[in-house]
Amino acid sequence: MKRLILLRHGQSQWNLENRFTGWTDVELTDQGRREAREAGEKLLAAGILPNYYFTSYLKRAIHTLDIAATAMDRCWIPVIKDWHLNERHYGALQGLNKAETAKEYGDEQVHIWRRSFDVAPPSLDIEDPRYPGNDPRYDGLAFEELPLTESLADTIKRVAPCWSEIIEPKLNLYDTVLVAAHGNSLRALAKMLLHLDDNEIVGVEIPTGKPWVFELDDKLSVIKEYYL
Ligand SMILES: O=C(O)[C@H](O)COP(=O)(O)O
Repeated sequence: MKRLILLRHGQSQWNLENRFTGWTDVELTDQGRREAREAGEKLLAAGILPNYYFTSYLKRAIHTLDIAATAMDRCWIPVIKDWHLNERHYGALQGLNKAETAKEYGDEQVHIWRRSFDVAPPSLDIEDPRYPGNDPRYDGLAFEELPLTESLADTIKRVAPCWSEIIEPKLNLYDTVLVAAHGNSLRALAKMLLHLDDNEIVGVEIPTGKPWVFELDDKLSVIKEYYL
């Protein structure tokens, strides 16, 4: 049996401040660091010990992985960092407070931006300092790959090849793989793994810092899934 663990990063500073984050690179809070440590401790206690790690290019996920790996005393495990596992790009909403945005545009509109399947938030302008092309970590990306905004459907489009070309091959070689990433990039993975339709994924919420364990058969079909 194979195991895949999906771990959403611990609470970030902008989770605490209730701000749209997306590709903004914000740090964990003390609570987020505690959640990450507890995630590692739970995996250790359950005897679910990863032998390959994946994470995004964003420090809230990278540091969650580091802290959880330290708690398991498994810092030596190989890790692949891949921008395809970044959070969904929240476009021009990035940095805005979610409650204030709801007051301005209405709860329904904000719910559509946050949870509809294929409606993207308002787009960034290419001149905007938040445009990912201004960030040296994305220097290797083609212009078409740099998002100005993303719906969940767009996020799935970029997560899907990362799953089939990078994560799946490692799962074929290693028993237990941990992916430390973000609410919406992990919802994209969960949709594929559980064969959820476009309406079903809308209701899936992934809590911060709680390992979501998928037991897989040799064909990488899900046998069972549970949170620790
Ligand atoms: O990017 C963000 O703001 C959060 O990590 C995910 O936000 P959401 O739950 O509003 O999609």
